[in-house]
Amino acid sequence: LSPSNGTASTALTNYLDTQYFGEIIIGSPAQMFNVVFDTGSANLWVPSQSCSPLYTACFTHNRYDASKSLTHIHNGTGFSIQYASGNVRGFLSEDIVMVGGIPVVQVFAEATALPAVPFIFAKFDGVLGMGYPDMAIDGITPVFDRIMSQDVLKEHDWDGMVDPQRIPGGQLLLGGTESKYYTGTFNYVHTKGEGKWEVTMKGVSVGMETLFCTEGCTAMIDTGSSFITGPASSVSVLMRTIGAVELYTVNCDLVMSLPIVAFHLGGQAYPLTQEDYILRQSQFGEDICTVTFRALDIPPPTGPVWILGANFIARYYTKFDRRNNRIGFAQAV
Ligand SMILES: CC(C)(C)OC(=O)N[C@@H]1CNC[C@H](C(=O)N(Cc2cccc(Cl)c2Cl)C2CC2)C1
Repeated sequence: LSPSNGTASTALTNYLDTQYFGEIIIGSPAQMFNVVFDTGSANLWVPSQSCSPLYTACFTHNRYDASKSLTHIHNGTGFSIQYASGNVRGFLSEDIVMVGGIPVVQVFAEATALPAVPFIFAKFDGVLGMGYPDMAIDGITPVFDRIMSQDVLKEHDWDGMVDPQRIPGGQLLLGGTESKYYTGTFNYVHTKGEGKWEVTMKGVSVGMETLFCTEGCTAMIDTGSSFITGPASSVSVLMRTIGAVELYTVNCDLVMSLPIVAFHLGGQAYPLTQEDYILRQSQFGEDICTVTFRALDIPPPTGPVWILGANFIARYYTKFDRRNNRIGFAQAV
């Protein structure tokens, strides 16, 4: 935290272009955790020392040890977060949490049951939800709300930058803007006003044609998702149009001929070129090209919804503005 200009930043590490996480500190003396700063949720949880090592995902990650923290405050209320792929269970604790050097007294969850799938694939230890308070389970005040109420930030917003080609792979900037990571001006889109980082999308075009979301639809800007997801009916047509016939892979020789896919938000088109939406990985010496769009049907009332994840934010520097309830996009450098 540099009090002079009221901003605080955390470098984000890029893991396989699918996970971007930064360090936070919990407790005194400091216990370090790598967390995903996730705009799609609003709670902080980390693995607990009291998570049985039989849970492989606990065994392989940093665990919070309340007995070793002088500033630990007992709570003990039960906690459970239902992810699509399994749920994380545990109990609440309170301690000093440092984000970008800003200390807050924070209620968070210690996970004592962590499903192997998907968390053995996680390089991060836990999740720090950057969503609105309305999304917070157990009505816990989220970290960023605690930081805003301290009045240490110049602006009540933060920027997320993701860049697979850069070291560090990204940056979370609280209360300010880092002009070296973007060019041009911000285009702003107001959130839908339901306490989520969601906006109205005007359409999804492939090449010159708007093929999906033609009547308008909802898009969630989700820093905690690796890819872009959409309703299965639309994504299956999108895959066929791109020629990703099986398992989201395309022939790497054809990548150059793939169409531009654009997302229309707030009167502005946000195109992704094939370089932006194809993940090129070499496996056993040969190139595998996977398309980073995924079909995901989220049931009402949350869905149907498109989710614009990390690979969208890699292309468009994103500002989450809590004061004005809007999201700003600028061309990433
Ligand atoms: C309804 C509610 C539970 C609040 O919804 C959410 O929390 N919704 C979250 C929205 N953002 C993405 C979150 C997610 O999918 N993961 C799992 C994940 C993502 C990328 C890579 C890996 Cl390895 C993993 Cl494990 C969390 C760790 C970020 C779910």
